[in-house]
Amino acid sequence: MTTTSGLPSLATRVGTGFDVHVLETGRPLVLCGVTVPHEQGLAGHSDADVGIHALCDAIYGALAEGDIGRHFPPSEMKWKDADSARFLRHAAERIAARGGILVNADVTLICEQPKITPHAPAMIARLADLLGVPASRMSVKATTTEKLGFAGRREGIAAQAAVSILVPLSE
Ligand SMILES: Nc1ccn([C@@H]2O[C@H](COP(=O)(O)O)[C@@H](O)[C@H]2O)c(=O)n1
Ligand SMILES: C[C@@]1(CO)OP(=O)(O)OP(=O)(O)OC[C@H]1O
Repeated sequence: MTTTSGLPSLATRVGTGFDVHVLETGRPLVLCGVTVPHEQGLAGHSDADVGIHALCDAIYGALAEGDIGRHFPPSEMKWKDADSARFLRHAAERIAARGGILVNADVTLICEQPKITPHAPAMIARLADLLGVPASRMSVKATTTEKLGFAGRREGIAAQAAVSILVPLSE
C-alpha cells in the first residue's frame, strides 16, 4: 500500500508486556541484560531476566506474534538457564522480518530493592545493543510498591514494558 506520493504507508503498532519472577538466594540477579549486585537473584527456567521477558512480550504483542513462551517453551530443556539476551535478539529479528522499525521501548522494573536508577544507563545501553537501535529509543525506569504486595515484601520482581513499532501497512 502506498500514499499518493508513492511512499509506502506506515502503521504504528504498540505492544505491552508484563512478567514476574521469584527472588531466591544462590542465583545472580540479571535485569535488562545487566548483572546487578544483590543478595538474591531471580528464579526461572531461563536466567529469569524479568525486564527482557516483559520487553520481548511487548514486541511479540505489537507484532501479534504470540508471547515468549510460544517462541521459547519452558517445557524445552534447551532454554534451561538460557541467557535472555537470546530471546530479545529473536524479538529484534521478528521486527526486521516484518520490515519494521522499533520507534521506542519503555521498561519499568517493580521492586523494593535493589535500587535500579544507578544501573539504568547500563541497562539502556545493553538493551539498545541487543535490539540494534540507538540508546535514545530506550527507557528503563523503576518504582517500588511502597512495601505493599509480593514486590514490597521482596519476594519477587515484576516488570512491565511498552513498545512502539513502525511497520509497512500491508494488511
Ligand atoms: N527499585 C527501585 C525503585 C525505585 N527507584 C527510584 O526511586 C524513585 C521513587 O520510587 P517510589 O516507588 O517511591 O515512587 C523511582 O522513581 C525511581 O527513580 C529505584 O531506583 N529503584
Ligand atoms: C523465558 C522462558 C523460557 O522457557 O522461561 P522462564 O525463564 O521461566 O520465564 P517466564 O517468563 O516465566 O516464561 C517464558 C519462557 O519462555
